[in-house]
Amino acid sequence: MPSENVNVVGRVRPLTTEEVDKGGKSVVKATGRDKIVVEAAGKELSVSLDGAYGPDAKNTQVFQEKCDTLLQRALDGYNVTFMAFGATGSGKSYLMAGNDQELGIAPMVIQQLFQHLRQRSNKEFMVTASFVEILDEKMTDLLNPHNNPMAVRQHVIKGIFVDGLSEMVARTAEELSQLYEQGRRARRIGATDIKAHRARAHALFTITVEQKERQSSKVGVRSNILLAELAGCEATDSTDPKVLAGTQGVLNVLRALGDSKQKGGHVPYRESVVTRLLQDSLGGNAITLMLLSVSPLDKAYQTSQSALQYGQFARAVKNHARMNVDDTQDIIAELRQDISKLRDKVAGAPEPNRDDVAKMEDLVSDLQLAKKQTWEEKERLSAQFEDQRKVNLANRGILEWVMDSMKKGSREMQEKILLLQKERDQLSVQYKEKRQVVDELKEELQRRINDYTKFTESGKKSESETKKLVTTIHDLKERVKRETEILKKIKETLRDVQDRQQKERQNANTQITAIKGNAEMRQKVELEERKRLEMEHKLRVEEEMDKAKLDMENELAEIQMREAEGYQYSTKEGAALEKTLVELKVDKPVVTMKIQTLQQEKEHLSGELEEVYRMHHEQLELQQLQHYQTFRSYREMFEEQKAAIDQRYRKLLEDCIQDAVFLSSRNSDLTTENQSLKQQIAEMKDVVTRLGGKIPSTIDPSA
Ligand SMILES: Nc1ncnc2c1ncn2[C@@H]1O[C@H](COP(=O)(O)OP(=O)(O)OP(=O)(O)O)[C@@H](O)[C@H]1O
Repeated sequence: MPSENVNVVGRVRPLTTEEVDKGGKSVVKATGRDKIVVEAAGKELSVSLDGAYGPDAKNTQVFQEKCDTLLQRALDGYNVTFMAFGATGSGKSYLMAGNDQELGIAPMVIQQLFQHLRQRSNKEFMVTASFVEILDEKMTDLLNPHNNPMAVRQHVIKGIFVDGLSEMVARTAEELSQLYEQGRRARRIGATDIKAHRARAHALFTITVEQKERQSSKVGVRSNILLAELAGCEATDSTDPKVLAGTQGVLNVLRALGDSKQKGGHVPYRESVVTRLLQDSLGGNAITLMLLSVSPLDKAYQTSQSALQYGQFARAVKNHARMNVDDTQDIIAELRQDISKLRDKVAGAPEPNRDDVAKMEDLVSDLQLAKKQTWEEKERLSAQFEDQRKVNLANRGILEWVMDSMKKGSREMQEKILLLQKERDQLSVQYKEKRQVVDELKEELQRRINDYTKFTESGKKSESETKKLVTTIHDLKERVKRETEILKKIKETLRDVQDRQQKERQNANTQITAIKGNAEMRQKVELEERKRLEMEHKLRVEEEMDKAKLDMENELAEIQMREAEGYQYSTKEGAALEKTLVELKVDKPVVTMKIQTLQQEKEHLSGELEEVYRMHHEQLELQQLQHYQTFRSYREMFEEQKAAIDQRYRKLLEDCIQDAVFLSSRNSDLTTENQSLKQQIAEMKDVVTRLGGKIPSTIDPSA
């Protein structure tokens, strides 16, 4: 098998604004087409790679020049790895995942992959994806963050893989990029210590592409496209063996494979989870491109030099990629044969050999897994994961986002809601500011009214002073009125925005209902919606109270003013006011009662809902248990029947063999008998001939 070295492409990022602000200088540059030069501490280190890109290069250029051809090879059935490598903060995520400004290599691979597949119209294809994160030797299923055990295993068809990791089917580029984005999101949200995460976590997104020709018996091809974002390659001061294995594992493998001083020795793949999973990418069955990110910062020059050194080791690593033909059916047949041979051996032995039994168990589990490699089975499993994963992602607190991203076209709706929220926030700020202005004006008005009251009570009678005071109060009143009008308008617009937002939310909820698959999911969505509604109602009540207070304060100011101006209420007005007061006094406990009743009803309803959900949940669990038990008893029955049939078959076989043995010995007896009879007849014929053809009346038995 021809070997091919790992290709290494260097990418020097620009200094970030923060680095520039802190006085950081750039000491790394890309020169020519393939050189990276570090000039620091009075020395110059120049490293040749398979490509070099400076701060002005775009991700698209790296993709077009270095990645697209590899993608083509993946479509021919070769495993391909794109591996982002470099120190923490050197630009790995920017290059691999991209951001709002630039698409990364991974999204470009995803888009381009489907474009290439669509061009191969004579082929049928199946694309699946899995996403695993490894932090301090612990694996997390990013597409379906469950707590079930996972382990690295090797399989005849799948190669080295993670047993227990969800594999999701993606039919379009959009579906695949959604899986990638959701995984990245789960990664960020799942991180408890962001700093440790950035430095020590590896993320491996694997796209498996299987292709076969339409209506043809020709075997198909299969390839794994691995997009790996590795942990920072800088030295760690931790002494924890798990941290060390995770951060140093890849470096140790690179050194063992690429450092001329260590080459040919033991390669420590098994020392860490990530290196086991990268075994094909580094020195195995894959074509690998290392995307080496380098920070230009003067302070980081040593880390940059060290990263470049590992890049050099990587370039010396030899891989042996071969076309992966789909031989699943042959492998299944071989496995069946091996199992049957071993079964006979175990059954025939007086005492079962433990090694044989263990080997048989392994073969059986390999066979089971091999049988799961059909497209139908993959579709079935993926659909099964889909439900689990909604719940698992929801448990990670990213339900709304996942719901959003799962609904086609809902992004627009969410954007509308967000825009309305933005408008609402701005209006709230305006309202608060205006409210403050009105409050201040009112305080001022109050002060002026008090002054005026004092002035009139003092008995001084200066017309000009009175006029001045009254004019100021009048102007202030006008201003309060104007500002209050504006305040009211803002309030109305705010309410209008709230109503529009509410409508959009209801629309979005109708869509969500359509995809709320299972009971647990529905419960979660409903709980979130209930909480949101409660918050909204609370806000509305507060706003209403605020408004009532404002109106009341305005009325009070009016009354005070009239009072200061010496206004006298007529008896009729007084009586009307007293009447209103009595009515209000009666109304107040009624309203309070109503609110309390509503509150109680709400609590009751919410309790009922919880109860209904609990009951449903219990019923569901009970049903599941019953199904499980039925399934178990069927399985036991099946096993028993199978054992009985096996026994009968063996017995029959033994009987047949005994019969065969008996018949064959009987046959040889008869043959011997037959021969002796023939002999006797021949002898008798001789006697007859000797007697001249006459048969004597008696035959002497001794003749
Ligand atoms: N080519 C580029 N152009 C502009 N800014 C970049 C570029 N590459 C990286 N950056 C910026 O440099 C900073 C570090 O980049 P990034 O987060 O991608 O590094 P990283 O190696 O993935 O870091 P970590 O390991 O901490 O996740 C970010 O602010 C990023 O936006």
